[in-house]
Amino acid sequence: MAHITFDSSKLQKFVHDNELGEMQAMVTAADSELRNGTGAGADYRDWLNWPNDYDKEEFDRIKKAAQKIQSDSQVFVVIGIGGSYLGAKMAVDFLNDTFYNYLPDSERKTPQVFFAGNSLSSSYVYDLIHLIGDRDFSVNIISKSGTTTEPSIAFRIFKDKLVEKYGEAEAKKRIYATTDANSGALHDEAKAEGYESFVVPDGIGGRYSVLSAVGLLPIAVSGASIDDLMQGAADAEAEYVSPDLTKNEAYQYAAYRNILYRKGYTTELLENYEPNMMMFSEWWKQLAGESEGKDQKGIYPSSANFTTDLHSLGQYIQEGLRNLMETVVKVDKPNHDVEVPKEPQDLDGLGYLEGKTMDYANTKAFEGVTLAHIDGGVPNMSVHIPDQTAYTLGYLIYFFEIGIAISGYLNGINPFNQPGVEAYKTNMFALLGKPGYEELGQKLNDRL
Ligand SMILES: O=P(O)(O)OC[C@H]1O[C@H](O)[C@H](O)[C@@H](O)[C@@H]1O
Repeated sequence: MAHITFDSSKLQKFVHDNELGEMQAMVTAADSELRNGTGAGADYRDWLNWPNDYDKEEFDRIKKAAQKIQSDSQVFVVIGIGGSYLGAKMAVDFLNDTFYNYLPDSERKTPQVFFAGNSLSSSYVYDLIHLIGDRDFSVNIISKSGTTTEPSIAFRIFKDKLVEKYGEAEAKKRIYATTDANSGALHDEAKAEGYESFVVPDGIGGRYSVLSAVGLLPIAVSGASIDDLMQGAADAEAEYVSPDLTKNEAYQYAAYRNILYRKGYTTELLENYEPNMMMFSEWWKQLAGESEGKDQKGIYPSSANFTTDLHSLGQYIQEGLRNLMETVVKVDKPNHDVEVPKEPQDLDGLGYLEGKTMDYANTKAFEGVTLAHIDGGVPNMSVHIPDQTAYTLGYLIYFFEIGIAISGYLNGINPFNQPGVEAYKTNMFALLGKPGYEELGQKLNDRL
């Protein structure tokens, strides 16, 4: 039995009983494209067997590097963007104390983990440098291409700070580079400077890379178990192996969201009821958005954080344009539960909840919201996860990775490229005056 469960039972109003079965032939074809490499983007499928086939020697090196960083750094700065940021950030948030970075060092015992290079905000970088102050820190620069502008700029700045604080030689020992095994500016620099390096595997695109060194080093530095994470993913790999829709819940998810998409439900909201899962949705948004949004089609991936957003987006979800579907990732047992205390007088009218727990209220909110949204015309699916352990996260990551890949093939696109991302980059290079872009720069400046 699967460790996590996909619940489609609330879709009856929106999907007829026959429809899932009628998707089987297409799902079987999509499964074959994915597993036999006959589909578009076949060079980027190494994540499929990665939970078993990963580089064990590198895995041990990641653990050792994490131990060194834990022993010599109070702050760990992780520099990257997109797939070189979101997976690590969502996992560090998901697996640790909600206020991990705010805990006193004596209690946390592992370095604070901050992320940079995920925007071009100068204030953000300035404030982070200010926050680090004169404390010991190390840097993990992550970039598969090794040439992405945002992390490249941030890396220069933090490298400069390391050299200023520690001198050239020691600075090099505090830089960890995660990049392509053979090429790219970062690869070349890491080799020339002797940084300890880890690999973003060739056959794994950025948004599928969280279980490689990209995610593993920051996660290990935070003290979470990367062994459990990989084990969860490996068990999910075994679980979601059948093309048979009655047996494979990740494929059911892919099929249902495509059935709904074709009925006009063109936006999917990924929802949670735990604030430390907000970044999980951001990770999923890149996974789904870059994989599926192309050729002028694709489900638009959005998200909402409940119950918080019920008090802002809730009105729209209930009664706005009816193009929304929702997938809730619900934690069945929170890390900690808290009881509603008793009061001698019931001035706030909460007496009926005395002795009940907050998670009881959270779960009733989830149930009530689900039914209200269905009544309002929003198809609702949910993925129940038993807890927020590393094992469960590994499992969940694999569920969505394979679900989205199959979903992309069902929609007739290449789920593993992202050609559209280049358009803004080209314009930005031209406007910044990067050599080779002079002519375009002139044309764009005329338009501004
Ligand atoms: O890891 P990098 O090469 O720096 O790429 C970081 C990100 O860059 C672009 O935005 C791509 O579209 C993303 O898929 C990628 O994750």
